[in-house]
Amino acid sequence: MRSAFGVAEVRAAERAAMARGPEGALMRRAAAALAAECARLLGRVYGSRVTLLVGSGDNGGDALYAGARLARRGAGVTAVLLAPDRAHPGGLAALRAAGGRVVDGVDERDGRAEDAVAGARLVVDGIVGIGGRGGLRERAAHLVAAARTATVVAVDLPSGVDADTGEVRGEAVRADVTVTFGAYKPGLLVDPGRAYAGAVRLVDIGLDLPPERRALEALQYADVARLLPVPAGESDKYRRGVVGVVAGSARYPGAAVLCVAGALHGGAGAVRYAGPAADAVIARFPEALVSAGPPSKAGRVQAWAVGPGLGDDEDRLLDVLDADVPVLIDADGLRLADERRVRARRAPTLLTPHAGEAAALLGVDRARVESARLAAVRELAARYDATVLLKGSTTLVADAEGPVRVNPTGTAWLATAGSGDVLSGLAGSLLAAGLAARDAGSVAAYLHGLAARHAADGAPVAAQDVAEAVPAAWRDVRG
Ligand SMILES: NC(=O)C1=CN([C@@H]2O[C@H](COP(=O)(O)OP(=O)(O)OC[C@H]3O[C@@H](n4cnc5c(N)ncnc54)[C@H](O)[C@@H]3O)[C@@H](O)[C@H]2O)[C@@H](O)CC1
Ligand SMILES: [K+]
Repeated sequence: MRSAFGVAEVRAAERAAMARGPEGALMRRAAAALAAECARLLGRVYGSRVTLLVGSGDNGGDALYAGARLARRGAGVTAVLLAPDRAHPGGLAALRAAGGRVVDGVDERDGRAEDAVAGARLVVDGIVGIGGRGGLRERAAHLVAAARTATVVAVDLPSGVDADTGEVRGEAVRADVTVTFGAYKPGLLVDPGRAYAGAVRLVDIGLDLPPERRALEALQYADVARLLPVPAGESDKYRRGVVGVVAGSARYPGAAVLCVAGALHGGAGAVRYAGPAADAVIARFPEALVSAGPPSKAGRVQAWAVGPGLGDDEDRLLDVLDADVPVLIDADGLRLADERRVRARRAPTLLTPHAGEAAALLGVDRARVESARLAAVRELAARYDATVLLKGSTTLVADAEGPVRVNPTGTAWLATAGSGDVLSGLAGSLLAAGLAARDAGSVAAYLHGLAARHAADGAPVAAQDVAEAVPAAWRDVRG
């Protein structure tokens, strides 16, 4: 499991570490690792032009000390000070002693700051770190834009990205690599921030962060392998779990077919379909058990997936919500599901909105959800007292309490019609196989992302291709 910690936790761990160790030890470790990463990116340090963008805090201090190390190895290092009176004094002295140059970044008259950025092979963003508030200020944004061809390395996190949420208010640095200290910060793993961070390198600087204080977590291969339902020797199809699918309508029979396609690959022993697209489903999947009547009369299931292409069929939805088994609600089902009704359920509920659906449920516009995904998923989970999977780039899964999960396998290829229907079937199947809602949602998202990569392999994919590639994703994970 990869964990990310909020700023308050990092600061507390920093205080504890500082009380233990000699003064300046943390910054020395941070700067050494930062300089090593810069050297790796440069290949040949001697004679390379490196420009540091330095703000008023310790983030700038890290950049200055790292710059001093590079200067000692023969790099031509220039520090551009964005707050000339408040730059880290120790860092400045170290850079000067190593032969580095310092220019005033606020003074716009002679263009020296612009030249230093434009002529650099490597630009180090030490403008702000976890102490940053809001987006880049105008002068900083202007200088960052001058770095057209340089490799950009962000110190701790790209300046302008909110460390706790990944929100970007205004401009932010677009880094090729982010060297982050002590712990991943949520903003490095959740979009839009994640997209600004480039490749993230975590450096251990000796902070002690208790795992139970994590704000965010991302499943890794080994976690998914552990969670995948594997049939025991004595299992039969009923013990493996039966997933019920309530999806599709006369107008949208395809949603039923795609949802069943996903469900067939999630590990449940059987898929039961109940709805008006029964003929279309059985024609495509003879292994599905189909009926056209109400879900409650369809036979026993261990979990339901309801909603894709459902249209306005509220009766079927209510019938499913009454069941005392886990229920996944997606698409039209989300529009029809009453908040109180969902809260009153005793068995687990998993809601799987995309940003547009989440926005409609929250009564805000879509852009608001896209820009503040963590806040949106947490709020929905609290309102519905349910597990919520917010689809999109960096899919999130939240319970009403506890750390949020972020999916690391997403790919833009998944932005294709019907791919959400496949995800619903897949997650419903994992629920039926006995996974908790949070695990079912996050394992489904993980497999779905891997499947899309398999299916796409550099070319556009259709939702059906994604469903068919799910077994390959299982094999990847199980090694
Ligand atoms: N927390 C830790 O354990 C460690 C932190 N270190 C570094 O220290 C950083 C945190 O240092 P600080 O607390 O000094 O904070 P920062 O250096 O992140 O920035 C705070 C300063 O920036 C100004 N500021 C805030 N928002 C701004 C904006 N949008 N534009 C321009 N200026 C803005 C503030 O007025 C304040 O002076 C970390 O990100 C990391 O780089 C490392 O040295 C090693 C250890
Ligand atoms: K930074």
